[in-house]
Amino acid sequence: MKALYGHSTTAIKTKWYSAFQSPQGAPNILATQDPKIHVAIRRRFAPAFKMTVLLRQEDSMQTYLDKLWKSLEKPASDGRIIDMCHYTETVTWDIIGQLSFGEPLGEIAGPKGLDLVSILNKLLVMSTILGHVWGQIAWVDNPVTRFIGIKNPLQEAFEWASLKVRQHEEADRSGIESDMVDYLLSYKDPQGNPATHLEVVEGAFAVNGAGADTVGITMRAALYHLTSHPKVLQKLREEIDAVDTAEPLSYKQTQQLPYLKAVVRESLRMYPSVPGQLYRIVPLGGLLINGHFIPSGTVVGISSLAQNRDTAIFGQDADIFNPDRWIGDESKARYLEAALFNFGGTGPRSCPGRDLAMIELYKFVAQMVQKFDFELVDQAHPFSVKTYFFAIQSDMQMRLAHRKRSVGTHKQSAET
Ligand code: HEM
Repeated sequence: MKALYGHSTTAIKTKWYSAFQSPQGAPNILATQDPKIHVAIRRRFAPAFKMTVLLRQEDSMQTYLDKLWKSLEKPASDGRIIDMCHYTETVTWDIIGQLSFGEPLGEIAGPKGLDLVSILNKLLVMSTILGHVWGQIAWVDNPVTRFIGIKNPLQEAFEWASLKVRQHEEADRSGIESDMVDYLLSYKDPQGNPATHLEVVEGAFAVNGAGADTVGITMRAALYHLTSHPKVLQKLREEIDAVDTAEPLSYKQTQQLPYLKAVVRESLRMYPSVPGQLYRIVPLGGLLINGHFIPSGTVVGISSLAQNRDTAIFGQDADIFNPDRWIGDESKARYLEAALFNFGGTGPRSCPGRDLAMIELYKFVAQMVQKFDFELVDQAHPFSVKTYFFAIQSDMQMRLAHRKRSVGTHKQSAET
């Protein structure tokens, strides 16, 4: 992991990733191979991903979580079976839309009839497959396809994103909480040059592609593991109920709850959103890994599905959901955390959205447990999964009920 995905790695991505590059755009953060171009893009992103900036957006995040809880109230009252995929998708797209473009994107039909979510899902399928094919996106987006009217599914979404950036450029945004487009627009490189329009569009767009489904997948993974481990769910409820508040738990409050943190980490470990190998090219001089020499130029990669279940790291019970492995020994927990591969390591190409994802995940799991009892309709078939870069679940049938002991009554009942 350190050699390929650590701080000082010189291993670059393979051309497979170029399939994620939109033909009409500026270099894309996920796709670009060139380390110099990539460093410049990451610098542009950095201000928007600072923890202090993300925490300023917590209220906005909470607005969409509240909207989610509200929409779950009726199904929880009448016991109707619901598809949790729909609800978790909606909230994560709302949050990322708000944080990036300043408007929620969760209402699946998307902004003004543009079905951004399904466009991005199409892109994911297309790019994952075309990544392996010579010529890649050129097969579906070239002068001939354009002449006969076949549109690259990305184009429509790209035009929408461009319009949104234009609106930001032209509007008086004083007094409005900055979103990622604002941060990207106000950035100046070390020579004092601002980003171009296309660079801002590509940046805000990439964040949407990478920052919604990945989080939703982990939310569903946590719900699945909690429903299949009633003792874990009970222990988590007790920890959460002991916080004396009627309000939805804040991020700060969740950080005082070791068992919640263990449940979220263990859910990530068991069900990585990006389970495939992250392809890299072995740099000049080759690599000596565990006594094996790998020549320069070889394409290699680690899969988080394999790494996160390595018994040499996580122990003989690595295939089992066991949050207790994270509890009691801080140095062991730190070691395990450093070995988790969900976010692509710690190096230059690791996930810049990790902190944002963790804020969303801690708040979602804590508040869901605060508010509802929940069960899967069929524990043996929790959902279907299709993996195209992301392992996206569908059809997660669940039944909810309002918690009998409502939040904040803990202290009251003790006093009475
Ligand atoms: C549980 C949630 C998430 C997981 C598991 C995850 C996972 C990953 C992984 C594995 C990579 C490396 C991909 C590769 O090397 O092929 C990555 C990169 C990236 N992620 Fe995330 N991610 C998550 C959430 C987010 C969020 C919330 C955002 C944005 C708000 C985001 C933005 C990005 C971007 C822009 C990259 C490309 C980084 C680069 O190449 O420099 N991710 N993510």
